Amino acid sequence: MSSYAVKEMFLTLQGEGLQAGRRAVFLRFAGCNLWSGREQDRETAQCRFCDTDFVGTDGDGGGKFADADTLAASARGFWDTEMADPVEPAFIVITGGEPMLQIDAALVDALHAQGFEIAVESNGTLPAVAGIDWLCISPKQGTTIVQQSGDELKLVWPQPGTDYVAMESWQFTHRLIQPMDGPTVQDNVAAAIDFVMSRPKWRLSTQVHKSLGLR
Ligand SMILES: C[S@@+](CC[C@H](N)C(=O)[O-])C[C@H]1O[C@@H](n2cnc3c(N)ncnc32)[C@H](O)[C@@H]1O
Ligand SMILES: Nc1nc2[nH]cc(C(=O)O)c2c(=O)[nH]1
Ligand code: SF4
Ligand SMILES: [Mg+2]
Repeated sequence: MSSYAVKEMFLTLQGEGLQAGRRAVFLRFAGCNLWSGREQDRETAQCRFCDTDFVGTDGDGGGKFADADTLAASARGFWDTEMADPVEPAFIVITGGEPMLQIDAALVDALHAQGFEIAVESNGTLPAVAGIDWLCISPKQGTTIVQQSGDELKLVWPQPGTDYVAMESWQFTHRLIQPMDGPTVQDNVAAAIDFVMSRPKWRLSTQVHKSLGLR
């Protein structure tokens, strides 16, 4: 990787999954392999329900970073506010777009050298780089999931045709159902609750940052 294309970086609380509520630097990479990010392509994309703008490098804290050390040092700057506890490890969530298009061993090493515990949000169509401390995979119906192990499997619901029974034998410590945000979110919340009520191997993940008015 000669350089990294970052849409935005910011400090917030992790809003999703088992780590919800935790202070985190968010590093959002530009670009995805399942959608161009352009609205006119959404209905023909492999992933059609995305709630995120990941196009370009124009967001707050975004830009092109020439090397891993520069990017890791910039990320560390978002953690180090006067409110940071100097004893706790720093925590970074790397997302996108699809972060596995850009994360490499050099970046993992540089972030660890900056004292970060590294969480990644990925669609699972690309193999995860080694050394990630918390790996979240969120499968999209119709794609081939090559990364069938990790810390949490976070299935956005409903996605008709999803073989969730097969997913129960994948090698994840936690399995979560997350209601699909969008025009039918209220129906999707009800469907997600029904799902976890009938399949106790799964638990509910809500996007708490949205109801809290956080980024
Ligand atoms: C924007 S994606 C970026 C990371 C990666 N490309 C992926 O899909 O996992 C971050 C998380 O948001 C979830 N997500 C995207 N759109 C959503 C929506 N409309 N409602 C609920 N979750 C959504 C994804 O499934 C994923 O877990
Ligand atoms: N607060 C907050 N938590 C999040 N967890 C996953 C997010 C994502 O977009 O990947 C996200 C996000 O965009 N904001
Ligand atoms: S795979 Fe992730 S980033 Fe890509 S379009 Fe789907 S939800 Fe958005
Ligand atoms: Mg988001």
